[in-house]
Amino acid sequence: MTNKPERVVLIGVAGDSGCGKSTFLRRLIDLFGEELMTVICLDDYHCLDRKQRKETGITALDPRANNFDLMYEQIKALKEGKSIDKPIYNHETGLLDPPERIEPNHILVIEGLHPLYDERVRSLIDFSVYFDISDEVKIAWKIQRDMAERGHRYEDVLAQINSRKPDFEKFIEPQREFADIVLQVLPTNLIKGDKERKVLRVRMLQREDKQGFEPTYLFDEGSTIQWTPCGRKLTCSYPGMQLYYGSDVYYGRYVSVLEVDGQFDNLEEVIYIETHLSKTSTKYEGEMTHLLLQHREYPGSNNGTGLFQVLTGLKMRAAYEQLTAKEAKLAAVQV
Ligand SMILES: Nc1ncnc2c1ncn2[C@@H]1O[C@H](COP(=O)(O)OP(=O)(O)OP(=O)(O)O)[C@@H](O)[C@H]1O
Ligand SMILES: O=C(CO)[C@H](O)[C@H](O)COP(=O)(O)O
Repeated sequence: MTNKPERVVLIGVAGDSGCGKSTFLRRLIDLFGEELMTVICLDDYHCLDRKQRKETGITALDPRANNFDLMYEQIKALKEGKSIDKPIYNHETGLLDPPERIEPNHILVIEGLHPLYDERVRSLIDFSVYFDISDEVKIAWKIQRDMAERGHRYEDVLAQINSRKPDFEKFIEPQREFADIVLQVLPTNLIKGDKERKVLRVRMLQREDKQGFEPTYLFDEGSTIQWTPCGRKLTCSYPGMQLYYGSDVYYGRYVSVLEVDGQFDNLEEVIYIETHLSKTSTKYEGEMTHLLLQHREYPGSNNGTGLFQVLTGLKMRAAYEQLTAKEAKLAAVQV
């Protein structure tokens, strides 16, 4: 850590395993830099180790396998600028390792299965995102990764996803209600009966009632817009690309919805989309495109997942700058 933060800004990144959280965190590091940001994986608060979970039949998704009292106390302490001794859950052994010292930092990110589950922890969070990946896409991503990189069999990956499903629906998915941004990843509407899951329909739901948060819009704020971009300005091979912008009600609250269905052939041309978006929280025209281009190798960079991850990162940067500026103003008044 560089210097002691006046105001620790707490970011929550929620979602199931294999939903793109690590990819998003890499994008956040691009924006904030490693020095200013500390990431805590909430798996470290598992209070039942792998053997105990197996014996009791309690999954890691179940709150009973996690120590929320300790999570709250430690996150609160970090937010107050105090250091903590955080437990470590070791994914290789399935056991808890000796704790490690964590110092407060300017930006603290808590990521994992339950950042928005416990009301006390939730109340500390300044900005949050939930990764809502539809079953069809989740299966395709997990099968691709676990078969290619981890040598698992198709049937085993499927069985693992299905065995987690009841607890996922009970304990993880309901957290969507509390997120400031929800990123939904769905099968495309552009190819009938698509089973490949390469072309995706991605929706970014942005809360309209959060103080200081200005949702990004397309063309005209408050309107409902279907946009098929010009094929000469944005090269998209079959099945093309469709954008949508509109308002919706989500868990009883108004949200602004942005949607991209399809994929980009040429990332440089994303600037064409960017110039039609407003309130992106960029610092210069083209910053979104630039950020995407910087890491075109990240999964999803050529579709709405990458685009909206970048946009979510920009919204988090704006929240950080707003909150720290407010703090600095308060400190100046008190002097
Ligand atoms: N936008 C995307 N497009 C295509 N595939 C993706 C995308 N995001 C993630 N994936 C696939 O899912 C895998 C998991 O992604 P990532 O490691 O970012 O998720 P995670 O939520 O951090 O997972 P875990 O908690 O298991 O580490 C990637 O290796 C990749 O195969
Ligand atoms: O959902 C998960 C979050 O990463 C893991 O399955 C959970 O943390 C348990 O880990 P492991 O399977 O390594 O014991």
